[in-house]
Amino acid sequence: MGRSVRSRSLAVAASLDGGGSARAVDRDRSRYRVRGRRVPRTGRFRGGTALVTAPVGDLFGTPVVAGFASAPDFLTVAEERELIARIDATALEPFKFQRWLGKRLTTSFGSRYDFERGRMADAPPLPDWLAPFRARAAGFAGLEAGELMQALLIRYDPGAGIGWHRDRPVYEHVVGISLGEPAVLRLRRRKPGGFDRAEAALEPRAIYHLSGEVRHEWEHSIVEMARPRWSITFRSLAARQPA
Ligand SMILES: O=C(O)CCC(=O)C(=O)O
Ligand SMILES: [Fe+2]
Repeated sequence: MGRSVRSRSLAVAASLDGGGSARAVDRDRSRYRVRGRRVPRTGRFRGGTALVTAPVGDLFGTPVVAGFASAPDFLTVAEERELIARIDATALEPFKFQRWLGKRLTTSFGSRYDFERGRMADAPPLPDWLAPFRARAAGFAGLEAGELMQALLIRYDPGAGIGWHRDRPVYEHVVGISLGEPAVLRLRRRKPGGFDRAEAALEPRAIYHLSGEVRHEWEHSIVEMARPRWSITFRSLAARQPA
């Protein structure tokens, strides 16, 4: 592996794992930080569709980054409980890349991404218990169930988060289900002299879909969790595979 390729992949791994940066855990779950200001979470945030964009004066209900969609109560409380038990009963492994050992625990079905080799690799088939949720998630995203060829299960224990990244370009649509502790999906897009920034609430039992602009032009991250959160991320295959 050439030096630049290697250092680029190391950067990718660092970014996906949070990069080891000492970011403070936001223990006050009732507030968001918007443009450095703390604003109370109001009823208008509930349901996970509200998005705050820093460049806009009006803090609430203002432009959503194109391509971001979400819906509350995609799961019932009983389904959430069942899925958490299923994920915990699955052999999860810390995100690993050379000297990085992540706190985020993951496993993949259908397809996994091999960060060492920088390409997709085989993974066990989707388990039966996950199939109905994939079908429903596909319905939400306007896709066929079979198009969501990858399922990634994650458990974020306290202290685990995910650093700034765009999902690997071998995949196209990203459809995520949140369980456990509420989180904030931070979004940023580089612009001359800085970043455009936005945030989306990831409420437990809600679903979100990243496609188009938010998927391809924006990076996302989740601050280290104070309490456990689980997620199920389905992805489709990109029509055009990177060279
Ligand atoms: O946990 C989530 O909802 C997001 C996970 C994520 O961004 C990823 O695995 O690429
Ligand atoms: Fe991601």
